[in-house]
Amino acid sequence: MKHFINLNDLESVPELVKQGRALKADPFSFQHLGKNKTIGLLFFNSSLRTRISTQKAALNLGMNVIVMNVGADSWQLEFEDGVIMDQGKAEHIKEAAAVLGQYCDVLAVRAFAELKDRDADYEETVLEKFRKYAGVPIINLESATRHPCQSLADLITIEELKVVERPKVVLTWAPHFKPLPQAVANSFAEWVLKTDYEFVIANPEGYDLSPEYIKNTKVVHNQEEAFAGADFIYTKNWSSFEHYGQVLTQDPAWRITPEKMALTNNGKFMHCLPVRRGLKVADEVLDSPDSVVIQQAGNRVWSVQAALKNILEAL
Ligand SMILES: CCC[C@H](NC(C)=O)C(=O)O
Ligand SMILES: NC(=O)OP(=O)(O)O
Repeated sequence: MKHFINLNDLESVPELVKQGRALKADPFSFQHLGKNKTIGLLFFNSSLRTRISTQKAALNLGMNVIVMNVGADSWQLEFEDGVIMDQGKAEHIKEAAAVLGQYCDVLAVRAFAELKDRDADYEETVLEKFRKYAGVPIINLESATRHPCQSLADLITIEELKVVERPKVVLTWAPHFKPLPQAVANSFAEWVLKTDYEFVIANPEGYDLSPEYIKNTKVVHNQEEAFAGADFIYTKNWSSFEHYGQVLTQDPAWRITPEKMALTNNGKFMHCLPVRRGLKVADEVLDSPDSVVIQQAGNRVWSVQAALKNILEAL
């Protein structure tokens, strides 16, 4: 595997899930692979889980790790070509990516959607320019439209916990007061579609995700209908794709409550975190034995470690 940016970069989702679980069972089994190799972690946005789990995974593989907050620690970067750089951005991505590729054997990049221009976000300008100009493998730590390290961890968690061969998995929207990216939801949907799970998406009118990611997945605008008999409830807020970047509703009726979880088949509550308690989900749900969000977050190490192992093997 050369890069881990999107699903086109890998051959088999089930194989990567299997490798992630094997690394969880034997974390230092490939410690030789990363010896004298350096990974550079570049954050254009905040992070807790991704920042720490990626460092831990790289250390488990014997790598050296460098972390930089782009813009705060470095120069503001210009991504447009052919412009006269006479404003605030002092460095072009062409030079910045190529120079970082001189220092690091692998680069891992977080750059959220700006939620202003749908075409620009969905062209994945930032990650694709790093892929083009860095000259080294790139790992996606959440880009404008995807979060593959999260999605692989999500599938590892479902495989660990499922009690039936083909669980019913629900991706449900929950309210938030500011616009959030579609990336986590897009990514979860496209990874689940690589499994044989029963999959349903529940969101209010106007919040349907891009067909490019959800294909012909059943979308319902009634949360209770979706929850009936579900084995896993994956909760996430996202802003409207159709009315790009807009918050069309903050309806608290979409909050996850014990009464809704009671509609499920002893369903497990999942969320990528961070989650705003009380706003998106009741404390009783998050604090219940059916919440698996901590195990899910723990699996982020094994997720990115599996991706990084495959990248190191291909160097
Ligand atoms: C892992 C989630 C990152 C980000 N969350 C926030 C709060 O910006 C999002 O919604 O994409
Ligand atoms: N789930 C996730 O990616 O968390 P962070 O934004 O804290 O890295």
